[in-house]
Amino acid sequence: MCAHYEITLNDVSKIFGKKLALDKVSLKIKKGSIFGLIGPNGAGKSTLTSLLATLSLPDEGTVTISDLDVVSQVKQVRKKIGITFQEPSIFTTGTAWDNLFIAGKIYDMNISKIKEQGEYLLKEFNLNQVSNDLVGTYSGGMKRKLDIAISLLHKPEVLFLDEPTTGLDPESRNTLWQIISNISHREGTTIFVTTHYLEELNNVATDIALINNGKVLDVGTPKELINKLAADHIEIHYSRLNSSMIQKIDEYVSNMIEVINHKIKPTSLTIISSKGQQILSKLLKFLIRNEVEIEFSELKQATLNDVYLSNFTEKGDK
Ligand SMILES: Nc1ncnc2c1ncn2[C@@H]1O[C@H](COP(=O)(O)OP(=O)(O)OP(=O)(O)O)[C@@H](O)[C@H]1O
Repeated sequence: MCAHYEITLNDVSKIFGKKLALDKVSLKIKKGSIFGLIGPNGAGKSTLTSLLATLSLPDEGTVTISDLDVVSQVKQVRKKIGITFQEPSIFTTGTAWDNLFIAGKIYDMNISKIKEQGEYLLKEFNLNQVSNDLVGTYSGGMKRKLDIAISLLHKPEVLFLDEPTTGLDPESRNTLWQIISNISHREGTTIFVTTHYLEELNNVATDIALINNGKVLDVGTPKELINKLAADHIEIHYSRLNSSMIQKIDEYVSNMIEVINHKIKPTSLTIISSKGQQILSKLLKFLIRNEVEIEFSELKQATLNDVYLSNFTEKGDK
């Protein structure tokens, strides 16, 4: 138990018939963090999310949220969490306020608390101007915002978001993430999110876990995972070299410990390295010293997409 962590999982397993959907998963999720879970279809994301959200039980291991056991203290845990599923769970024949009042009653909140928190959230999610319009007239983005606002009505300590931006245009996705991270920072809400839009996580996530076949493969900040699990690509083109210069460059590059792989041709050099920027500047200096006429150089820095591709595609080279 530690005040620093909002969610802890110790050796958690979940079995469906013969399928081991979660295999001894251990994780610690910091209070106030935005924690992303990524992995391919069937990896175990929904299974893990539903255990945390108290919608199913672990077969082995323990899970705590805010130091409460999700199995033996389920009622207390439910007061501390909010959930937004991929499909909006709002009713469209009422207004935003109708939806908020119904949710408030379910959360056992009194009218003044519903009004106070409802006004705050409608403003945060830019829905205050349309709060008395029928939700059926809202765009997909507005419905999603309302759905998330409702999940935050009872001020949960943890918000679970399952693919929150699916089907939204890039601008709506950005706006939504901005609002969610503002609320998380201001209120200290821990956000647990699954998404297939990895670049969004790059901008907002504090930590990310990679999951596949029910096992957590790695956990770290987006930057840590990129540095550890993906590589930068460097491409340099120059005027045609003679064979002795090719050999000289080849030897120099072979001795650079940060280089994972390289390919040299008479007019170009490609390098794969975890430290692209560093390698590129060293190399350019070396080439200039050796009077190589450089035509152009390009550095493609690794992203979370590369982390995904190198860990979850068959050959890692797609
Ligand atoms: N109720 C169930 N009964 C049997 N098998 C299940 C059940 N729920 C999940 N599984 C299996 O457990 C594994 C993990 O499924 P899960 O839905 O957690 O994956 P996921 O990462 O959420 O996938 P997706 O990205 O497609 O939603 C899969 O092999 C799935 O077929």
